Amino acid sequence: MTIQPSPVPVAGTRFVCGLIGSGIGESLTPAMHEAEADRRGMPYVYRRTDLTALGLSPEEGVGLIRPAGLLGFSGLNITHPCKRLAVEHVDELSAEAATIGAINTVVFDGGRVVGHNTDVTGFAHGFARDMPEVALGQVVQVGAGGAGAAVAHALVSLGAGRLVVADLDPGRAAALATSVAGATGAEVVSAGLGDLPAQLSRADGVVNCTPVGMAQHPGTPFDPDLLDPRHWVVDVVYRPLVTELVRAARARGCRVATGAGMAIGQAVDSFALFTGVRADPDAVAADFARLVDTEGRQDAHA
Ligand SMILES: NC(=O)C1=CN([C@@H]2O[C@H](COP(=O)(O)OP(=O)(O)OC[C@H]3O[C@@H](n4cnc5c(N)ncnc54)[C@H](O)[C@@H]3O)[C@@H](O)[C@H]2O)C=CC1
Ligand SMILES: O=C1C[C@@](O)(C(=O)O)C[C@@H](O)[C@@H]1O
Repeated sequence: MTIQPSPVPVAGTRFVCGLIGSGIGESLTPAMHEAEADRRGMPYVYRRTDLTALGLSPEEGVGLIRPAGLLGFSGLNITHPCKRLAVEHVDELSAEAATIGAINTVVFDGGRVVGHNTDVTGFAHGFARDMPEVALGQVVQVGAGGAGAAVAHALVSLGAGRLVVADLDPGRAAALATSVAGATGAEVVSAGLGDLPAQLSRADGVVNCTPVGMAQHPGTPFDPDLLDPRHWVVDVVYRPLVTELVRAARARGCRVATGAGMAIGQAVDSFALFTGVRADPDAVAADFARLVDTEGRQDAHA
């Protein structure tokens, strides 16, 4: 699961990139890309196309992908609710994107439109940085939506021995478990939310891939009293960075990582695909922390 950057850009190349999705007004991804480019003296603009603000449907959003290539864009990020629909608007898919059936990154490579999924690689890189050498015998993942699909593939690629997926919607959890197991040969099973106490008692770690913990979805996705200090906990929610689950897991002595790892990882990997230049993840992480601080929207003490 290594991102293969496109060729190193010709000196003087100017990059025009963007993000298409709904409700992306507060996204930190544009600022992360532009800060990395500024550090390297690369002329780079990264624009948001917020479908909600423009009154456009998801279908109209993905309809902008090919025209963006014709208009000279270097690449695009694609987000909720367009990641699956966008697959129909590219000529070619990377291996991860083909397996998962969703893309968050498009590169215009000559005349070809190529789709990638840096949520998968970004989560994997973030996890490797934030949780080195943790046990992966059994991992529980709560949430089987867009982020959950990427995280499940990433956890398998990281070596999860047995992955248990649970969701409010049992059909969604079962479909994701079947599709990841089928694509990878790994042991991936679904469980009901009522089985979480038993599954967590046998687990090394747990990942929250539900929106629970965001301001609009307060609370925790499961009872934090199910956590022991031996569990590691990752929350992919990053608005706010310090969710109720993160706080509760820390209070119980668990090793904890926030959604920053995935947010930084996907930006680093997409930047490499757009430009051929590998960003320094530590520098991007510092930018992310500064942006969170500066914009005062989130708890920066992650
Ligand atoms: N850190 C990062 O880079 C990224 C973070 N995210 C975050 O991940 C979260 C999830 O996003 P998506 O997967 O796109 O949403 P989604 O709506 O596609 O999926 C959410 C899933 O969680 C399930 N769910 C909701 N409440 C639940 C509960 N109490 N217990 C069990 N399952 C529950 C839903 O049934 C649904 O299947 C959001 O907060 C989003 O901001 C998403 C992408 C990247
Ligand atoms: O889903 C996400 C989050 C994101 O949309 C953001 O706003 O940071 C950027 C996307 O590349 C990523 O896939």
